[in-house]
Amino acid sequence: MAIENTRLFTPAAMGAVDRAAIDGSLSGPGLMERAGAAVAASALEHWPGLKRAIILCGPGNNGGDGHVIARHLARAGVPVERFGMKPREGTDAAWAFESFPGVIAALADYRPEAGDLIIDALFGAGLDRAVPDEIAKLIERAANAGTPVLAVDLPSGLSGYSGRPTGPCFRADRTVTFAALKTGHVLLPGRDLCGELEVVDIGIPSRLLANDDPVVLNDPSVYGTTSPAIDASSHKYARGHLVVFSGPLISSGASRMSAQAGLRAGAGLVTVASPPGAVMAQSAHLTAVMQRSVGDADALSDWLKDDRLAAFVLGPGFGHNELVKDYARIVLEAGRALVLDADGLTAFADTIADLSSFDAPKVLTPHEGEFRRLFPDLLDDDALSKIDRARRAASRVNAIVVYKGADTVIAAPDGRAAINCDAPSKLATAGSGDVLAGIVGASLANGRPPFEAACAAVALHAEAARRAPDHMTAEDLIAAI
Ligand SMILES: NC(=O)C1=CN([C@@H]2O[C@H](COP(=O)(O)OP(=O)(O)OC[C@H]3O[C@@H](n4cnc5c(N)ncnc54)[C@H](OP(=O)(O)O)[C@@H]3O)[C@@H](O)[C@H]2O)[C@H](O)CC1
Ligand SMILES: [K+]
Repeated sequence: MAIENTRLFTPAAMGAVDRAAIDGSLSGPGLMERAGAAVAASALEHWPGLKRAIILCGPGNNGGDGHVIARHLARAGVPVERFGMKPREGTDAAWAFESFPGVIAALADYRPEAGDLIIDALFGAGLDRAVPDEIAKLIERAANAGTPVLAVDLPSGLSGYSGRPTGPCFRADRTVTFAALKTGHVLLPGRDLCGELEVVDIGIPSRLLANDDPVVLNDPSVYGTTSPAIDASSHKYARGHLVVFSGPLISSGASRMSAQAGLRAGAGLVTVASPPGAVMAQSAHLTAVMQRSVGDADALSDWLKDDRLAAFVLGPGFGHNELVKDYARIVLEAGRALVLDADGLTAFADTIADLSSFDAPKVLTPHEGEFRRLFPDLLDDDALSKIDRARRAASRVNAIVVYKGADTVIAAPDGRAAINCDAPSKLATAGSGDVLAGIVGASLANGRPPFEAACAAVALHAEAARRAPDHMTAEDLIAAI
């Protein structure tokens, strides 16, 4: 997916852009004409052997695009049949239909045949509920027949806002959308339901393609580079000292993975802070990573007098330990950056908002289950997208929230959000989260601002996974950083 504009729009924000373009010099039919022509060109390019174009037309402007597509394909010599409904009078879609009048058959009459391509122009940005029964049945018939689907703007049935289906939904082979990506194209399962994504320029001036909602794809325009800046004058303390808290002997491996990942990701020094009972086990494993015995809150407070300790990772393998809350508070009171992950998050299940009073940089890295434990009300609110859930969580805790998954969302309390879309599925492996926590810690130790640090870390984690072998373990992932 090669996209120049990395800004993401909700369908409502895109509608406002369309209206601004139309209030300016562009006409609605003009936009629709370019949209339809682009989809027809995509159909011809990607399905050169198509025998029949089945154009499913809805009542609104998505259907209007469908009538333009029908005209272009018919002119190119492709047999075209339209199913669906006529547009409402006096709309741009009615103009599109008038420009190529003809028969529109009932949706129930469509029977898939070999060589068909379904062009789905039923609903796009205006979808606001489950599709009616006759469309659900058609979706099922097409899926059973294996008929390929080219979706106009969005597969019908998919919310362009949340990326979640409102009910039955087309699974498209390809989706052609206009001017910019919508959030529903990149959030799961939307990203899978769209198939290949194509964003086409329909002439909306780029100065209008701005909005007040700072949601973007996670790419270098957000974080610069994924590697720390190392020049001839940089020494290890300049790149920051990262500390990873170890749990008890039995679960000490997780902290080692965070620590080794942090060292590889560019922290100048990394120390594992171990409870006395785990020191021997850690010593047997650690080489470049250093170790210190830290058994209680007093020992930590004392160590923090060393102001070179820049960032701390608390949680991986830490266990259900009452020390979590004390350690988090002591680190934050000392003004040091803190990454809370795994058991570090679970310990705060009912009290996470208490952390909001600390100004020191904080990054929380919950996966779906941890997010549910911390923010059950946000997960239960079906009206919210994953982006808005992450943003509300970030503002509640006054922290950066890295809401993990194959569509990781990084959100800041000020409303900035980035979605990472290029993580390979092999990242779903044991220890992968510990590795990410360590990379975030390194990125903070380097002195980056916390939102940029988290975005860079998520990108580097995905980049390392792409380089790692197919059946990688977390150790392979660390080696690939
Ligand atoms: N720059 C651009 O992005 C352009 C986009 N274009 C295309 O326009 C559509 C959006 O068009 P719009 O008319 O706003 O919306 P839809 O066509 O998606 O939906 C139309 C109406 O359908 C009804 N509706 C919604 N959901 C359902 C449902 N589940 N079942 C039945 N009916 C439904 C609803 O009307 P109601 O009054 O019945 O509620 C919708 O309003 C965009 O996607 C692009 O394809 C333009 O071509 C130009 C530029
Ligand atoms: K559609």
